[in-house]
Amino acid sequence: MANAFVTKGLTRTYGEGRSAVHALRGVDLELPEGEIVVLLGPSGCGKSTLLNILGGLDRPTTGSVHFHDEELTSLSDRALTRFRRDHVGFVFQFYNLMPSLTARENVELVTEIADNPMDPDEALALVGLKGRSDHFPSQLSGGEQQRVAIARAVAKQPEVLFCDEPTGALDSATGRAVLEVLAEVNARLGATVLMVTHAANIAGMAHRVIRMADGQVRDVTVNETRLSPAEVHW
Ligand SMILES: Nc1ncnc2c1ncn2[C@@H]1O[C@H](COP(=O)(O)OP(=O)(O)OP(=O)(O)O)[C@@H](O)[C@H]1O
Repeated sequence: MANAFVTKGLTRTYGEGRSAVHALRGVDLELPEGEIVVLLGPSGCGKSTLLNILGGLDRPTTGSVHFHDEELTSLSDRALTRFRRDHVGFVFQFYNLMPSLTARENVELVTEIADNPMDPDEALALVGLKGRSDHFPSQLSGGEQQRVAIARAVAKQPEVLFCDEPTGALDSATGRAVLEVLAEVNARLGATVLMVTHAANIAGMAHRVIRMADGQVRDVTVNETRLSPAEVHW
């Protein structure tokens, strides 16, 4: 498999001098395309910082990131925005839906500006919300709102889906349903899924597990056999 991302010597420092925080201290990674990758590690070890840099939401202090043949770190702000718009989707812990828009309208926010979008109703059907398109976020459960957020992220058919604690606000049964949707998006659309989580058991469904500590990658393992989301407990 070709690599989706290759990073070399990534560092990210917030602030300066004695109050500087070294969030990443030299991260070298190769992430093959088409995998589910789970990123684990203690609070503050740099997981979200790494995710944000790979997704083009932030830039490293030093080091390089390649997405296929393109060096993200050398792009202008405008080109980086285009990279985000064309290639990546984001799902966060708190769904960030627009409360005044229906589920379909929330998805349309993305499909109206994407190059090769899915039909919004098809995206909502993919996450099991056919028939709920005209409902507002306040009429949906937490798990359903997260599924709308996933539909919104996948409707532009991104090559990479970044998920930061996607099940963090959900009980385990609802969280499992969300993981099933992510596994489905990976299997059916071939999207690389990169997921940050505190729930170590979720690693069982990944192709690859990255463990970070103190701003560095400590360990990368490849699962010989993977659990189905239904088998994941936390
Ligand atoms: N904007 C910022 N300004 C200053 N420090 C920051 C900023 N963002 C993150 N940090 C610091 O960088 C370090 C890494 O943060 P990051 O959010 O990447 O960790 P994390 O592993 O995702 O943590 P958590 O699991 O708690 O979300 C932490 O010490 C954090 O306080």
